[in-house]
Amino acid sequence: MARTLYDKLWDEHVVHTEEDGTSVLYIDRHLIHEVTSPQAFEGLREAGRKLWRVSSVVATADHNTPTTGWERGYDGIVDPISKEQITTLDSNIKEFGAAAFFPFMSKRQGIVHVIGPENGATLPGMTVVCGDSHTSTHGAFGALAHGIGTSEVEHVMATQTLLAKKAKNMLVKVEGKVAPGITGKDIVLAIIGKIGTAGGTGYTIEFAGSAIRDLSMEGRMSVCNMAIEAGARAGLVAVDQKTIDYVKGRPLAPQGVEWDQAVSYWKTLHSDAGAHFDTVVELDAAQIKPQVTWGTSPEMVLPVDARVPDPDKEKDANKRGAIERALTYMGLEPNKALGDIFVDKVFIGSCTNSRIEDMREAAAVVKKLGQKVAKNVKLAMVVPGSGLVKDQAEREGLDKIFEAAGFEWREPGCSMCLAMNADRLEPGERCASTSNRNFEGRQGAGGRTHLVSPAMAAAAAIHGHFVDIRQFA
Ligand SMILES: CC(C)[C@H](C(=O)O)[C@@H](O)C(=O)O
Ligand code: SF4
Repeated sequence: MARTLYDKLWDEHVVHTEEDGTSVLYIDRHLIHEVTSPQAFEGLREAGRKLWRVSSVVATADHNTPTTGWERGYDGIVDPISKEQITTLDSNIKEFGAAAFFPFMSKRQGIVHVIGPENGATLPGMTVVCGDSHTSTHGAFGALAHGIGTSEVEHVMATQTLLAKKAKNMLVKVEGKVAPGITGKDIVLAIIGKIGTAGGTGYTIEFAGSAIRDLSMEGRMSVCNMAIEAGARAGLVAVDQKTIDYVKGRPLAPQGVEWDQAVSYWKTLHSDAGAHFDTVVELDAAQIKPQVTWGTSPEMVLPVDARVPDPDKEKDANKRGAIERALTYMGLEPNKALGDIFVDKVFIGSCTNSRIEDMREAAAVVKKLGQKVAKNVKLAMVVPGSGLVKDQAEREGLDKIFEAAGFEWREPGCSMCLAMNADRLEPGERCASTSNRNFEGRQGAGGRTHLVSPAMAAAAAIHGHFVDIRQFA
């Protein structure tokens, strides 16, 4: 029978299924960061257990790590809770072991969803879990990857398995060519704008169509990263030559005969012709414009040439209320042109958009515009997703382009994506951000977040307000 990519990955990893559909799924890769692992390690310790398979674990510190002050080492971590989480991860890995550990300040440290693929820890066909909702990112490699909670983290540590129920299959097909300047971020925001943040609930979404195939691996990661914002725990893209080329030669990727065997298996990781999807959604790539969120949920998104919605024009009382609340929080008047929204800060980073291609796209805009960061922008910061991305960007001179224009070039980590470290918005501040969540207070209490692509964020930094990137692309 014709199977979807998700069906194949599921079948390959299911160990046992109960009558009610509850299944035991074998887990190949367990990514670990400092926020959701301490209690899980504690649980293991209390029960006198070890990691079931040490070689499945890859760990790094990312959420709490500072993006400045590295010359002071661990003393540069000002917040005591942040420091404790980071040092606790260090001692837990020392005690329990890992296939690879990239601690604070090491060259390969970075956001867990950047370093996984970068080191070949994420491979096609794997089941990948992490105590982090944006684990969906790794689905870009044709891996079944999703976030889990802390108690599940402990379960995977102890048993190498996860209890799960199979989700339904959704196909999101984006056909055609996008306009110059339109990125994976715009595609996924347009998808979420169309299906809503609950649209994918209960599904695994496979992203397909020529516009997805045309994306680089970085672009596909940005799309799968936000599958969770569309309500789906996992997003997928079929394996193709780009996937294989990206993985080749990475430290944890197979080599020699094993590589050849792996590649021939990986080439089967696509949905069969005629496979059944429970839901199919189609988008025309050519219609996708640069996207800007105006509200407090990723589905509150519009093309940059649109206006902020007017609640009075909304007939549904619930939706009207939601628009009114969002506009109040965001400090926006109905019908305001998105291009007239001025920002106080700009954040280029996060597991959605901190890879080398994102750095290049943002720097290209800054270079093209040839001007400095606008006066009304108090802080424009670029936070590479990992030490390796930072190095690569510096080799290409991207840091110099940013710094010459007045951007700050920081050390890697999650940073102002969720403000667990010192990087945050002050109450009322407005930010153009390349991250994935614009919830109330996400980037600091009272902070106002507009989600955009790296190119759009860079252009907003220079102009001081949102502009249509297509005019510079
Ligand atoms: C801290 C972590 C549990 C959280 C997540 O699961 O996503 C964070 O990464 C986020 O983006 O909100
Ligand atoms: S960059 Fe943001 S979304 Fe990604 S893992 Fe870190 S906090 Fe979560």
